[in-house]
Amino acid sequence: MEKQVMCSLTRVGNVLCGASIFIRRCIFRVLRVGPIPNHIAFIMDGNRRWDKKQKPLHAGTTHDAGTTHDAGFWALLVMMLYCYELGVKYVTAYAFSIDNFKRKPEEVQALMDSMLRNFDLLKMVVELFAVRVHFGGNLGLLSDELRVLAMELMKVTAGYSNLGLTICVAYTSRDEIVHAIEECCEQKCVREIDDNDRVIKLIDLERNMYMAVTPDPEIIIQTGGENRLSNFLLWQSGGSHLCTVLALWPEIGLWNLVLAILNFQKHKPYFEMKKKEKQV
Ligand SMILES: CC(C)=CCC/C(C)=C/CC/C(C)=C/COP(=O)(O)OP(=O)(O)O
Repeated sequence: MEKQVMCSLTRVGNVLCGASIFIRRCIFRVLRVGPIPNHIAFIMDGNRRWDKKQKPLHAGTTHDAGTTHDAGFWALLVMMLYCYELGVKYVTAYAFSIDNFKRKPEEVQALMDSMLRNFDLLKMVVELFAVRVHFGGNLGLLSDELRVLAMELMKVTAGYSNLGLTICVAYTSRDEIVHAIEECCEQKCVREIDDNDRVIKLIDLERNMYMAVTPDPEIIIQTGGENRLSNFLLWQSGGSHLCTVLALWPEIGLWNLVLAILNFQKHKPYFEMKKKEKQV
């Protein structure tokens, strides 16, 4: 009897799962009638608030505070796969700001541990979907272990072209700009070039940004109800559509993405006009 109930439940589960995939594909097909953004960036705010919200649910159990960011990591994988399915070519996620190093040491450690713990899963998923991974930021600030893993993953996935995933770690925009200027100065001064070439041009700076591997994002989605760029992609976001989502990052779902894209599609003609004005 128990076996029969289990079998029926599994069948119902499979049907529901199949139905949700079908519905998602239909929604994406409708969305594709309009322009699909080439690059979506996420500011993943609200992980700690989400964890606090879970605490009463876990009262009396052995809920591990070190796992705060695991749910956030899984939400990132789900968003990346939705974007992949939709045909978005680049996804960027703000995983760790240089300012976050000022948090309590145990908090910083918990976040780093979460990244290390989830690295194998990340590697498996990006290899399965042929996703090229780039870590953008001052990687010298990371632990040796995390830096080596990050470099290896970039090397292993360098040839993939289905989607470009940039994970910003030890990143702030100001640091990125300073880094680009320093690199330009070094390249211009060290090399023996004639005086005309010594001038730093826009293209030189952009070539030396951590984000040089991606085009500028068309949409920046920030969760947790925040309305600030948090020192993220300040150079690249001049023409981006900003979208604030009330959901905390681990709660972000399909509808948040769909609404952000619909909003982008509604405003796209205005952005296009502004872009053309700049080019003239
Ligand atoms: C392997 C890999 C790429 C993992 C990524 C893990 C992940 C989701 C990192 C986000 C970290 C972070 C500082 C989020 C901001 O929320 P917050 O902590 O500031 O929370 P709050 O807004 O509630 O204060």
